[in-house]
Amino acid sequence: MEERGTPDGDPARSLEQGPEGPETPIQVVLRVRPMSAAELRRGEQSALHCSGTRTLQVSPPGGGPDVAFRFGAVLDGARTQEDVFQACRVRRLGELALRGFSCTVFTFGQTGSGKTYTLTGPPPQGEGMPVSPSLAGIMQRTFAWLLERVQHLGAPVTLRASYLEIYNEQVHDLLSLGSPRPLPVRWNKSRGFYVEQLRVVEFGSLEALMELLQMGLSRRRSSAHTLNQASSRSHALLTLYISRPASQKVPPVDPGEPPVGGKLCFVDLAGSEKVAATGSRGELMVEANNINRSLLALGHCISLLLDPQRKQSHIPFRDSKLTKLLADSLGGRGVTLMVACVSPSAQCLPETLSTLRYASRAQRVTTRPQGPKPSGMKQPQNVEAEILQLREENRCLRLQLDQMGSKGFQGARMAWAQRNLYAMLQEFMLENERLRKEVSQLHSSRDLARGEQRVLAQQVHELQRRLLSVCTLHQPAPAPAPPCPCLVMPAAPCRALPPLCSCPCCHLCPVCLAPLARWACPQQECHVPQVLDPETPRGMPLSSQPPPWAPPCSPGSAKIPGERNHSDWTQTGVLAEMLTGEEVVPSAPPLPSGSPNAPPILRGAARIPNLAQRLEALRHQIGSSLRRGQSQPPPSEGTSGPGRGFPPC
Ligand SMILES: Nc1ncnc2c1ncn2[C@@H]1O[C@H](COP(=O)(O)OP(=O)(O)OP(=O)(O)O)[C@@H](O)[C@H]1O
Repeated sequence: MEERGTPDGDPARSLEQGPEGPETPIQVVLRVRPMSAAELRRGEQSALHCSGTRTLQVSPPGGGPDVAFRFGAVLDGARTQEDVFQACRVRRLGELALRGFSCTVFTFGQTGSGKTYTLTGPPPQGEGMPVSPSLAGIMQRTFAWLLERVQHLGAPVTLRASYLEIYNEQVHDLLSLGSPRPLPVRWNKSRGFYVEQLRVVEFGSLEALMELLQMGLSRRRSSAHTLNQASSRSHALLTLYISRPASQKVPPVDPGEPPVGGKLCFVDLAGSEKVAATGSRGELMVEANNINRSLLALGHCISLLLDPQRKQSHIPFRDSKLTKLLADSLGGRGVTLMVACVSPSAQCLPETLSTLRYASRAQRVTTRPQGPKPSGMKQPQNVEAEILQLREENRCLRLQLDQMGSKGFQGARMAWAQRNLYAMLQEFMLENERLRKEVSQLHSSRDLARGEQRVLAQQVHELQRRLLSVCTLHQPAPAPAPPCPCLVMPAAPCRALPPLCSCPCCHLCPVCLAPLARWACPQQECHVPQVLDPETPRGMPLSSQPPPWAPPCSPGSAKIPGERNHSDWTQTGVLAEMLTGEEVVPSAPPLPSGSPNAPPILRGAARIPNLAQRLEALRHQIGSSLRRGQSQPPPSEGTSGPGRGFPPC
C-alpha cells in the first residue's frame, strides 16, 4: 500500500519554547463527512476507509491498489462536531493567540464536502434560529472556549472581530453598517496585507460575538446547485483580535489599526467545483470560475512554499485577494491549521484525490511563528532575522544595480553604434558624390566620342566614295544590276567586289550599308566622268587621292593610297577606326589602352571583332577590285544566276 503525507508535530509544543519558535509545519486534519441522503439514494459506494486515527485509505472503485494518506488526524463520518473540535486542537491555537501569535484555521475541499458544516455547523433552519449546540462548528466552540478562558484569566483582554468575504475577487465587509462595497487590500511593512476600512467590532460577550457571526453568515453569498443546496459562493474570513495590556505598550501604526496582539482567524473557503458536475450556468459559473482561479493561486503558492529555496525568494501571494490575505498564515509568522473535507462517495473520488494531494502538500509547508515583539531592546533572534532580511535586500539591490549597469552598458553600445553609423553614412555620402562626378565625366566622354564617331563616319564615307571612283575607271560597260553581294553570300569570304557606283547620290546597300555597285545604283545616269590628274601615278583620279586628314604613308613607302595593298590598309588605323566608329559603346568609359601615344580615336576599335572582320573583308574587296580593275575584263552582259558577274572568290 502506498502512503502519502507525513505526520505532523504539535506546533504549540514547539512554540512554547519562545516568541519565535522553529519552523513549524501547517497542521492538517482530514474530515470525511457521512454519505448524504442524495448519495445514499443513488446507491453510491464509499471509496474511503479510515484506518487508525491518522491514516486514510482510498480504494479505487474499479480495483487496483489502495492508496493511503497520512495526516495529523483523520476523522470519519461518524465523528461528531465536538470530536472534530477536540482533534483539531483549536484550544491550543486559542492559547497561542492569547499570547500574541497569529493563528489561522481554514477549511478546504470540494463543494458540498462539509467545510461550512465543520466551521459553523449546518445552515440555520430559519431566520434567527440558532444552530443546535451539539451541531455547532469549530467557530462557535472556539468562541465559547475563548470567552470563558478570558473570563478566567483575571486580566483585561480586549476582543474585537472582523468578518469579510471575497466574492468574485472583491472584498466585502460582512459587518459593515451600510451596504457592502468592495474594499481595497493594502500592504505595509508592519501589518503585511490588510483590508482598508474594514470594520473591526469590539465585543465583550459570547452572545455579541455570536450575533456578529450570524450577521456575517446571513450576508454571505450562497446559492443552490446540484451538489449543495446551500453552497457558499465566497471565501469568508472571520478574525478575532486579542489584545492584552502587555502588548498595548506598542502604539498602533495608524489610526483604526487593531491593537497589536494575537489573532485567531477562521477561513471558510468556497469549494472547488467542476462546472459540468454542478451544472452551474450564468452567474453561478462566473462565481465558480473565480473560486477555482483563486484556489489555484492558493495551491500554486503552497507548492512554491514547499521549496525552501523558492520560499526565500518570491511567492506570488499577490496573484489573488485570497492569497494576499492568507500570506502571513501560509508563509509568514503564523500558526496554521487546515481542515481538509472530503465526501466518501466513489463518484467524487477524482475531486477527493485532488483535495488529498493538496492537503498532503500543505502539511509540508512550514511557517516560522512569531509572537508579539517586546518593547525595548531587540532580542538576539530578532537582530539575526533583521540581518538576514537586510542581506537579502542588499542582494536584491545589487541585482537591480547590475541590471541597471548592464542597461547602461547597452546604452553606451547603442551610442557607439549610432556614432559608427553616422560615420558610415558620411563615408557613403562622400563616395556617392565622388561616383556622381565620375558618372558625369563618363557622360561627357561618351558625348565627345559620339561626336568624333559622327565626324569619322562621314570621313569613311568620303574615303569609300573616292576608292570606288578609282575602281570605276577600269569598268568599261555597266553590267546588269545584280543584288548586293551581301545579299547573295557572306561578305567576309567573298573577295570579289563588283565595280562600285561613283555617282554623287552614293546609294548604299540596305543590308550591309556598303556602297552599291555601279550597275546596282538606281541613279547611274548621274555618274560623273572621272577627271584624271596627270600628276597622279597610273592615272589615279583626283577624287581618289588621299584627303588631307588621311594618315601619312609609312616611312620609306613610295606607294600612293590608291596602290596600298592589304597590309597597308591593316596598318591604317584611321580607316579601321572610321569603319568601327559606329560600334563605339557609349557607356564604355574611355579607359586608356594600348600605346599611350596612340591617338584617342583609335581606342576601343580592337575590342569589336565583327567590325574587324568586316574591315578585313572590305580590305580584300578593295584590293581585289583594284587588281581586277587593272587586269580583268568586265563580265559579259546577259549572264545570270547567283554570283554571275562576280569573279570567283
Ligand atoms: N459531517 C457532516 N454530518 C452531517 N451533515 C453534513 C456533514 N458535513 C456536511 N454535511 C451536510 O452536507 C451539506 C454540504 O455541506 P457544506 O455546505 O458544509 O459543504 P461545503 O463544503 O461548505 O460546500 P460549499 O463549498 O458548496 O459551500 C450540508 O447540507 C451539510 O449539512
